[in-house]
Amino acid sequence: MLSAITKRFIPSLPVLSRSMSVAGSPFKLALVQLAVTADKEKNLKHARAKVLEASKNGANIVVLPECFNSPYGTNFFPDYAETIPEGTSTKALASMAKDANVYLFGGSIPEKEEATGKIFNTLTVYDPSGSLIATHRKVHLFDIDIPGGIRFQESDILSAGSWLTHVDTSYGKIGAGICYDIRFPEMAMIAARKGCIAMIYPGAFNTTTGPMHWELLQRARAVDNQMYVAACSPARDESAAYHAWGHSTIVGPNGDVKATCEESEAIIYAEIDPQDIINRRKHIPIYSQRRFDVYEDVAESVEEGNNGHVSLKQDKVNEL
Ligand SMILES: O=C(O)CCC(=O)C(=O)O
Repeated sequence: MLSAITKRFIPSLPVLSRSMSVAGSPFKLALVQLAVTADKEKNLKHARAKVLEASKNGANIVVLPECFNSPYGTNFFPDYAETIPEGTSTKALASMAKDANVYLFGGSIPEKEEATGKIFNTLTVYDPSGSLIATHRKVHLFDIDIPGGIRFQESDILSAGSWLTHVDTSYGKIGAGICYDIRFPEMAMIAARKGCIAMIYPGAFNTTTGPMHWELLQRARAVDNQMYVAACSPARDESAAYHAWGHSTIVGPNGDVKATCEESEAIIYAEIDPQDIINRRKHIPIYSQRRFDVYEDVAESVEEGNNGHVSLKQDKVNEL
């Protein structure tokens, strides 16, 4: 064992990074690329039918898209916003998970926080008994302006979340983000280094940034971290103001596309096997070749707390 001082004075010797634990068991993942309308009740009923269908086809974990209960657009969020867990969407999702006997990553909904009146873009996650086991509020708001392409300012209406989310399931730990969150590699890297086997992103890219980056970002997050990555979009509705890209996709730990689709409504499936992560990390051992004597381990700045929430350590908060 090298002492810290020895390591410091022999910089060419790599510092073996902290152990890589991958705990999990195989499962079938389903992404529901749902056709979303302006009718919330209809969306909830339709989501229920699709979640039950995925379960009938053997899925153990089912994912719904970003903003699955409302059209995507800042003008819609205040009208569709609900409190969690009292709102009708949360209740509907809990009973879907229970009746389908699956873990459900219930896409996202506009969430109204009672105490402040703030609105968030929020994912809720349920276990097969229908219990709410985690919530993730979109951390990075989608504010972009591409001349001739798309301008979108979520921050006009939404507030940003302030924690990362790692969900404990009986198949292993899974990190969660929402759409634009995928552009921030730290989230996936922290999840991988904290033992998550996959990142799941309900998302709704568009016809400008979708063809440029949707698959690329998923494959990048997967190959960087040698983990599974899945992104679940709504189906495209040409009559809506926002044209979702669709192309829900599941990527393996080698950056390989395991399942994908076009823009219409679909359910895609893939077998997730944590052993594949172990194999990739053994064959190309970047995971354990990190040089934490040259740069910092970003995962060391955060700690996992209750309800899947992951937050900056208190001493780091004090430094801000
Ligand atoms: O990052 C992008 O290009 C799209 C992001 C997005 O649509 C969203 O965050 O809802």
